[in-house]
Amino acid sequence: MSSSLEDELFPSTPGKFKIERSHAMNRQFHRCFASTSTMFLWALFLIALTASYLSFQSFIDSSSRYFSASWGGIQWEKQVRNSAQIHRSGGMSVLITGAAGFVGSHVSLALKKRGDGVVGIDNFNSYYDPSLKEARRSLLKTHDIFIVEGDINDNRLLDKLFDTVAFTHVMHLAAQAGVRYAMENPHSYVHSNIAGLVTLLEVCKSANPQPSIVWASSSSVYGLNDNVPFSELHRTDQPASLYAATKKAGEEITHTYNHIYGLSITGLRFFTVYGPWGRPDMAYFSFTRNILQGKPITIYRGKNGIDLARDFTYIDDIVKGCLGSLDTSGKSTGSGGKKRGLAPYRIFNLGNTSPVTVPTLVNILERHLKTKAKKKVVDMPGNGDVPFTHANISSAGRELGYKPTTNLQSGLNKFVRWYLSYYGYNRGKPVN
Ligand SMILES: O=C(O)[C@H]1O[C@H](OP(=O)(O)OP(=O)(O)OC[C@H]2O[C@@H](n3ccc(=O)[nH]c3=O)[C@H](O)[C@@H]2O)[C@H](O)[C@@H](O)[C@H]1O
Repeated sequence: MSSSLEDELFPSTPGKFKIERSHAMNRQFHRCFASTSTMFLWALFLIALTASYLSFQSFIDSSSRYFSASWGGIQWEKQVRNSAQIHRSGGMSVLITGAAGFVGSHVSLALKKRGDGVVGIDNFNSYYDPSLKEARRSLLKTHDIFIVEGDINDNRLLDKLFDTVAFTHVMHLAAQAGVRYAMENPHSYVHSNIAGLVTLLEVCKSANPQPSIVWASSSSVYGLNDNVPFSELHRTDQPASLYAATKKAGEEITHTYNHIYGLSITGLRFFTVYGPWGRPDMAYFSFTRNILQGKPITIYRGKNGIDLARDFTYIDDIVKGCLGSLDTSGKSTGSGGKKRGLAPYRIFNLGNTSPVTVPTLVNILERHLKTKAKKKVVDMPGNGDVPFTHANISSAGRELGYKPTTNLQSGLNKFVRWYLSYYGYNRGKPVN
């Protein structure tokens, strides 16, 4: 032991130093030995404690990762299979993208009610109030429809869904909607309407068996076409908005998958769909909200003071067109990514065939709401809008048995009744 260490361990005690020092050394030695072994045991104990804490922590982490993942696992697969179960002879199992959306939730319910199997997928994005999407999800849940939370750009999720269920059909309604929002967030249109579509088609073409695909195009593809009513044979190469351009691109993209891989494709050009559980970003919905709240509404007016007009189409009519399309879609011919023969490629207008001007839409709302709107009329900004839409639906009538039956007056009446009950209005005043 060096003196300095000795001095540290045995501080000098004047007068008794020598005798006491050897006793003291013995005692200290034992004490030191005892405390070293105790320390060693403590160290061992602490190491063991730390190791078990760390392994417990990693168990918690991995389990919470497992449990917080929005898809996957035995329970999840069971929910998917149950939801996809067919309850009628000759029924179909349909994967519905955008199932928590306006059209998606209505089509899901209609298919389920007639005994088809339905599995939804939706990314629940916040383009508009996600609580409305959640409410639609709850409604579908009461009818045993399961919506998988995920994005159509996630090919692993899509593969997993097709591994779990041999879907006979895909109803592809997930999209970035809205004509004017494309100027604010152009990339979201490319992400959902182009990249997402291609991801979905890639998975469908490789599936065995391949599903038949029905998907939502848009009346906006007619763009600057002024040949009325709009027929599927008219030109669609002059889109007025990026939204329209991505929907038109979708029509071309689906054509290539039909041509190369034998996927059965039906594209539906929806004309300004409205109704209960609708989209809050659309004019009829936001006008209703503002009128009830006493806020002004902005009415766009076309060139030379001409009123804008839309071929507003009620949701129940659109749902019938969607089901008619699924029922008549014909089979995809390919398997495992190889085409085995020609498959149907179809495009239909789904409109109402009776355009109504925006000021007339506002008048109808005022009557149903028993409240006058504070109107601000402005010239239509150059934001992608087209002056009017008007569908020729003879092709859908012939091939799908499509025959719209709801005019704007009665359709808006149903919408307003839903709106007042959903948002808890009592004589024009919100009750919650
Ligand atoms: O058929 C479609 O494929 C598209 O239909 C729908 O687009 P649009 O026909 O533009 O519907 P919507 O926004 O309700 O505007 C209606 C009218 O109100 C006018 N409008 C609008 C807002 C406003 O503040 N003021 C106004 O005058 C406006 O100028 C227009 O004249 C879907 O949103 C779209 O996703 C797509 O599906």
